[in-house]
Amino acid sequence: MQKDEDGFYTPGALDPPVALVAASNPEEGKPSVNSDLIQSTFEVTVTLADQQLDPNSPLYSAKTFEELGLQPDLLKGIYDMGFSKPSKIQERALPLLLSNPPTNMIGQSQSGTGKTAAFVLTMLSQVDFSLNKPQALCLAPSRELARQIMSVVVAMGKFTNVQTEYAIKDNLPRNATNITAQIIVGTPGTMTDLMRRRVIDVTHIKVFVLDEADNMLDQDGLGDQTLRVKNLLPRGSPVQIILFSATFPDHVRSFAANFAPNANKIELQKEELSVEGIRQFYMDCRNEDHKYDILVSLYSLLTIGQSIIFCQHRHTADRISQRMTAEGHKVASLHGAKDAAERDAIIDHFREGRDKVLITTNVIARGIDILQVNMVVNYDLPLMNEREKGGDGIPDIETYIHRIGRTGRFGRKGISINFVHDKKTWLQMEQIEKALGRKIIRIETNDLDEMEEKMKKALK
Ligand SMILES: Nc1ncnc2c1ncn2[C@@H]1O[C@H](COP(=O)(O)OP(=O)(O)OP(=O)(O)O)[C@@H](O)[C@H]1O
Repeated sequence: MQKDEDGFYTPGALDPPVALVAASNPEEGKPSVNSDLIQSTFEVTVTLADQQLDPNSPLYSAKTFEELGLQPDLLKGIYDMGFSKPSKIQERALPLLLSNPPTNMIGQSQSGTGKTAAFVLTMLSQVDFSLNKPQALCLAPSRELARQIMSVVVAMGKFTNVQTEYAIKDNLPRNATNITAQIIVGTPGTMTDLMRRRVIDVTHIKVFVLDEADNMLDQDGLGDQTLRVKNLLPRGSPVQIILFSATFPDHVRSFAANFAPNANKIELQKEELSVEGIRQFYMDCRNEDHKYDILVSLYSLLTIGQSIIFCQHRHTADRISQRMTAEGHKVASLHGAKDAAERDAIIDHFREGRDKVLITTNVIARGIDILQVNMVVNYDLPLMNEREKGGDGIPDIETYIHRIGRTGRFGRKGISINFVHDKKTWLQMEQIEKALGRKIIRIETNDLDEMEEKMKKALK
C-alpha cells in the first residue's frame, strides 16, 4: 500500500450534484417514479428515488434531512447540492454524531453511500463560526481525497461563514505562523508537522475525523502518523473522534476501538461489503504482454464513460500509459512519485472528463468520487505488501473492495474487470471471490463483440 502525501492545492472542478438515473434490469420491472430525471435508452429505469425508497438498499432512509437535527444553513447547503433524502448511513449516524454530549463513532457503510456528508455535516455542526481558531481536523490517506473532502466542506458550508485550510504538502508557505480556519483537512504527515510547529493551535479542537479509518490506523500503513496527530490533541477537554470506512478488517477493529473509546458503532456484515450495482468480471490473459494487448483492445469500451486502471507498481502505470500514448490513445497516469502540482492537475483533468482513462496505483483506490466512472480494471490484482500478513501473493481484499468501489457510486451501475494471467493470479482472484461471496464472471478475451454486449448489459 502506498502512502502518498505531497503537494499543494489548485482548485478543482467538482462533479455536479446527483440527479441520476441508473438503468435497471427490465425483469426487475420497477417503473420510474421521478419524471424529471434524465431518460435512459433502456426500457425501464430504476431511479435514485426508487433506491432510496427500498429498505434493502444502503441508500434507503425513512427520514428526511429535517428530522436529523441539522441547522437551517446546513440544510440549505445539502439541498443546494441536490440531495433530497439521506442515505442509510446518514440517517443512522447523524443523530448519534450530533447528540449531546458528543460521542465517538466508528461507522461503516459500503463505498459510495454518502459517508463523507455524515462526517462533514458533523464538523460543520460542531464548529463555532464566530471563533477564528481550528476546531475540527479531518485526515485522509491521500492529497486527492483531502482535496475532495474539502470541496464537500465548502459546498455543504456554503451558507455558513466557515473558514477552511489544508494540511497537505506545499499548500502553506514555510513561514506560515497561525491558522485561523475552523476546519482543517489534510494528510497525517503534514498535519503533524503543522501541529508540532504550532501553526495549528490545538486548544479548541473538538472534532477529529479519520476518513478511510482502517487504512489510517493500519500499523503497516499510516497508523503511526495518525497516532502522532491524536497524541498532539489537547488532553484536558474532550475531543469527539469519528472513524469512517467501507472496510474494517479484523486486525484493525480492536485498535480502532481503543483509538475511539466508547464509540457508537455502525457495522456491516461481511456479505454486505460490496455494492450490488458493481458487476464483477475477469479475463483470462495468456501472459503479462497479453494483458497489455487486451487493455488496448478494450479502449473503446473504457471510453464509453470513464475508467480507472489499477496497477500494483508506479512503473507499470507509467509504462502502460507511455506505450498507449505512443500508440495514439489518450490516457493519463497518476501515482505518488509525481509532484504535487502535477497530481492536482491530473486528477482535476480527469474529474472534468478531459481525460477518460486514468492509469494509476492504490494511491486513489480509496474515497475518490467521480460519478462518471463506470469501469474499473484491475490490471494487477491488489496484493498485500510483503511485510503485511506474511507475504507477497496474498490478495488484499480491502483494497479490492475500495478499488472497485470507484464505480457504482450512490446507486449507479458499474463494471469491474480483473486481469488474471496464470495459475497464481487465478487463485488470488478465487480467494477474493470467496471472501466477498459474489460471483466474478468470465469474459472471453477473443470475442470483442461478446465482451461489448456483456458489458453494456451489465451497465443496464
Ligand atoms: N443523501 C444523498 N443524496 C444524493 N446523493 C448523495 C447523498 N449523499 C451522498 N451523495 C453522493 O453520493 C456520492 C458518494 O458519496 P461519498 O463520496 O460520501 O461516499 P462514501 O460512502 O464516502 O464512499 P467511499 O467509501 O468510496 O469513500 C457523492 O457523489 C455524494 O455527493
